[in-house]
Amino acid sequence: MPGKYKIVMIRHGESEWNQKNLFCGWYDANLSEKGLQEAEAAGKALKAEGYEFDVAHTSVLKRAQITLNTVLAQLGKTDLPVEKTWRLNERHYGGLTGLNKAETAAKYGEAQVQIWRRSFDVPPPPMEKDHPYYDTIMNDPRYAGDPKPEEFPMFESLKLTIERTLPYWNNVIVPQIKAGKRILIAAHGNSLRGIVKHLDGLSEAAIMELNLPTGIPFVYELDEDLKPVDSMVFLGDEETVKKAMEAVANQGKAK
Ligand SMILES: O=C(O)[C@@H](COP(=O)(O)O)OP(=O)(O)O
Repeated sequence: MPGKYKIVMIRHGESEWNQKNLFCGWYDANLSEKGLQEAEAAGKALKAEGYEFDVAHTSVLKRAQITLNTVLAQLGKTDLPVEKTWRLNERHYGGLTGLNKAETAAKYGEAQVQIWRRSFDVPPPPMEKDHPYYDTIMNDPRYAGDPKPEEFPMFESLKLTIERTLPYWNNVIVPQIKAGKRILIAAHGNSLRGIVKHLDGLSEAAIMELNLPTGIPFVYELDEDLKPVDSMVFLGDEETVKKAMEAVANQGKAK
């Protein structure tokens, strides 16, 4: 039975830091050439399936915004209202920001990196004041006043990420869904994993297994109580999606 509402989400296309296999978090990495192509392909796939949107939501990071703009260009909808919020940002990877994932696995063990990347509530180590990206992130004018100083993270587990993403989902996105708006969200691996966990009611163990691929849109159909009648239907062939998910999972393996 088709749901009453449909919502489309997409993790940004591959970033330059995904390509180099670096923990990125709140660092504002660019899309790679491949990431741009993924975003274009995503826009074409949405267009081919006849998707139309009334409003889009994205983070304040350019890898998500450029992905969104590229998708909207393919849809011929560059004038779509776009709402940007730090609450959809990637999780803050704390002291791991800028480290290579495979090298970190070689140094601390794959099991530790798996805990840092995928455990529900074990956060990465904090970003200290002498961290190479501390000033770049802390003094970025886009964060002036929002988040408030006491909300500004120095690290985030998935649990903490969900705690700042869900208020935006509940207070901004849900009322728009209920008002019949057709919504597209372009965000990040972990902010979207948080939304998926919430929508599907996944356990802490189940969400650990989910690795979202870059640049492939996925669709939820929701009933009138916003319970999924269809979950995470990717606009891409099954084998490609499976391989892309495995590739993300493998980023934490020591080489
Ligand atoms: O911050 C990062 O390194 C990645 C996710 O990393 P993992 O949790 O998959 O290691 O975020 P994104 O590319 O979606 O913005």
